[in-house]
Amino acid sequence: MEGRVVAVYGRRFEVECDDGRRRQCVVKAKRSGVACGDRVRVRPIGEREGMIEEILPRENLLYRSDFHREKLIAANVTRVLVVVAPRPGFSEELLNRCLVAAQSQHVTPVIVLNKVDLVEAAAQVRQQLALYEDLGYPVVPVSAKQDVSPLRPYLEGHVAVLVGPSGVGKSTIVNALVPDARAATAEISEALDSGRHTTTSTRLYHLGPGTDLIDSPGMQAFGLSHLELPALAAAFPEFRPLLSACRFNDCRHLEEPDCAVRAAAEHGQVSKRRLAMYQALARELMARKLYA
Ligand SMILES: Nc1nc2c(ncn2[C@@H]2O[C@H](COP(=O)(O)OP(=O)(O)OP(=O)(O)O)[C@@H](O)[C@H]2O)c(=O)[nH]1
Ligand SMILES: [Zn+2]
Repeated sequence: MEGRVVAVYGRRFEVECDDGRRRQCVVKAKRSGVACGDRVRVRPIGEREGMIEEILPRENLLYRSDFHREKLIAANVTRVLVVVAPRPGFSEELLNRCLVAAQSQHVTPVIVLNKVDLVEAAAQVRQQLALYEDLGYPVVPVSAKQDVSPLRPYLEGHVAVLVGPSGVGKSTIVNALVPDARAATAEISEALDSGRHTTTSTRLYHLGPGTDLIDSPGMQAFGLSHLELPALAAAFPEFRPLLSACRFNDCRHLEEPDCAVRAAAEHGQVSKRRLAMYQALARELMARKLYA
């Protein structure tokens, strides 16, 4: 029997089977590699349980790699909602890492600016996001506490996954969109400006026919060491038309002479901030490969 993984908690999986039943499943292998959103083949054990025997081919797999461990976020998604907020503090670096992860899996990212009810702080973040709007990333301002309806057009017909640091309001967004989700929303101390890890499982919710939303645990880091340098550069869409113009076709866009990407940054066609983000990530990947 086949089915779709709709929840992952630790080493247990909830599978929505094609016979209409939800079964609690396990996988034999310790490192199973099963992600929320995966299509799987299941051997049913009665009506409520089962054993996952095989992961069916994926459209994509969103994951991060921290400290040499891969953390699967979700599979077979068509949209990544990168949630940012003025509290806990906005991290442009984490935003870029999320955008790169989505682009490297060929999924369109949308930036959700939550907590716009914190008017002044949100306006400051909005200014920092102008660069990303210019690059073509939609920026959707919402207040999950007041009204999430601006998000709906971006969800319709998609399998979307919410990613972002702890405390930006992912669970609150889910609760507003899915009346019976009861996802745990933690009252973090916003004054402390630090998110607390509250969501420990990944879960897929049906919002309507062909429209699903996946909530993933918040992250403090977003390791990308699984990427190769060319894939990293290609995940910066504004670099793409320039990549064939560098003198060396294996240019890393670091110190190489006649680098078209660096030249474009000098002339203001590419943002110096984005080039710096790319170069920091590139150096990190190179260092990891050296010590791996
Ligand atoms: N002011 C304001 N606070 C919000 C808004 N949305 C969420 N919060 C608050 O932000 C805190 C964190 O919200 P969560 O929904 O738990 O955040 P999360 O991103 O799911 O966090 P993790 O589960 O740790 O990943 C809670 O105290 C929420 O009440 C909003 O629109 N405005
Ligand atoms: Zn170059």
